[in-house]
Amino acid sequence: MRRIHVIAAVIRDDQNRILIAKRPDHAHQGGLWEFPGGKLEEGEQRFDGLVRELREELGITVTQARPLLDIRHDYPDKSVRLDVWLVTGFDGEAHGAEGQPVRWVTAAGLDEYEFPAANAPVVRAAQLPECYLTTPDMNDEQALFAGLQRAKEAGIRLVQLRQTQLSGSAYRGLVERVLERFGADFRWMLKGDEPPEWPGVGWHLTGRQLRKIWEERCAAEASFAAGAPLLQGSSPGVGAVPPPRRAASLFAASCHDAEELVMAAELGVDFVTLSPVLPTQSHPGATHLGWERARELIDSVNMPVYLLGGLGPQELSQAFEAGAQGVAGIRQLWELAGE
Ligand SMILES: Nc1nc2c([nH]c(=O)n2[C@H]2C[C@H](O)[C@@H](COP(=O)(O)OP(=O)(O)OP(=O)(O)O)O2)c(=O)[nH]1
Ligand SMILES: [Mg+2]
Repeated sequence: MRRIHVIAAVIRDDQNRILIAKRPDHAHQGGLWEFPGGKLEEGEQRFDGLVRELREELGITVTQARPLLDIRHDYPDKSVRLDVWLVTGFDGEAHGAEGQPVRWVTAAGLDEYEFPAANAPVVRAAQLPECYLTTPDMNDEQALFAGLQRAKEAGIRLVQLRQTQLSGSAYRGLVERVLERFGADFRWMLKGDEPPEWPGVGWHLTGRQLRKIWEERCAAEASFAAGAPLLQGSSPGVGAVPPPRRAASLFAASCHDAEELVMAAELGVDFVTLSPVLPTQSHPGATHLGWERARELIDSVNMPVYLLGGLGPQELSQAFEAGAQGVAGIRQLWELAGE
């Protein structure tokens, strides 16, 4: 089946609301909500297609946009490439120029609407920020709190609480105190062998955990196929994957190669980090992916990818060009918040 190249737009206004439109009942995936856009024409440049579609469908003129997510999806009757752009500047008043209902909704509000199946990662990408901070190990809790306060003021919105020097119970105690103070300021991602029990708090797997859970799941499926009774929760592997999904809690994994990206995608993560893109201070001699390989790997998956390893906010536009959601980091993002 020939793949249809579709340009779609996550359009954000100055109140951070996102525009969605309802597809006509008779259309492919009709009656569902969508991000406005349509088919790229023969020989047309991607940006030109974006401008044309939004003029036709919404009566607006795009003035500022960048690629957000590029994915491939096969419906039973149609294969599409959804080439999604983030539009942050436009002239005119957006309206349903083809008679379609349109609505401005908050990023979290997108969860309340029904989209075509291909859109799940697009909704995630629309909800996730450009930068993903991982906390550096810090023995001084007051300094950690002061750093988080600065990160908040610097506009960081997604944070992984990582403190490798702490034991399980000390880490849990810290989580309680951090959530009490900063629970509403960031979307939190936690480490651990189990999904976090705090509502709305996400789970970030290490590459090693990802492989282990993956292997357990394959083993469980193999014994199921061989006719072994599979009671729910009877296998630790099955019990651990996937985590009970609350609408607001994210599931993510650290990936380092094509194999781990496939595992993460199959386990249904919301996003991944991919590393190391560049040599890092902590592992200066280690092999790194480089920009070209990072771009190839991002292109091979249908989910938001944060690039990690020697990167900071100054590499954001390069990361977007490579197709990434943005950059993840410890040092560069923590230092962005100032010491
Ligand atoms: N615009 C858009 N299309 C989507 C989304 N999700 C998704 O699966 N699609 C699919 C549905 C369609 O098969 C295809 C988009 O085609 P379209 O019907 O919008 O194309 P178009 O605007 O050029 O319309 P037309 O001239 O063919 O009527 O992509 C989405 O969020 N936005
Ligand atoms: Mg359309």
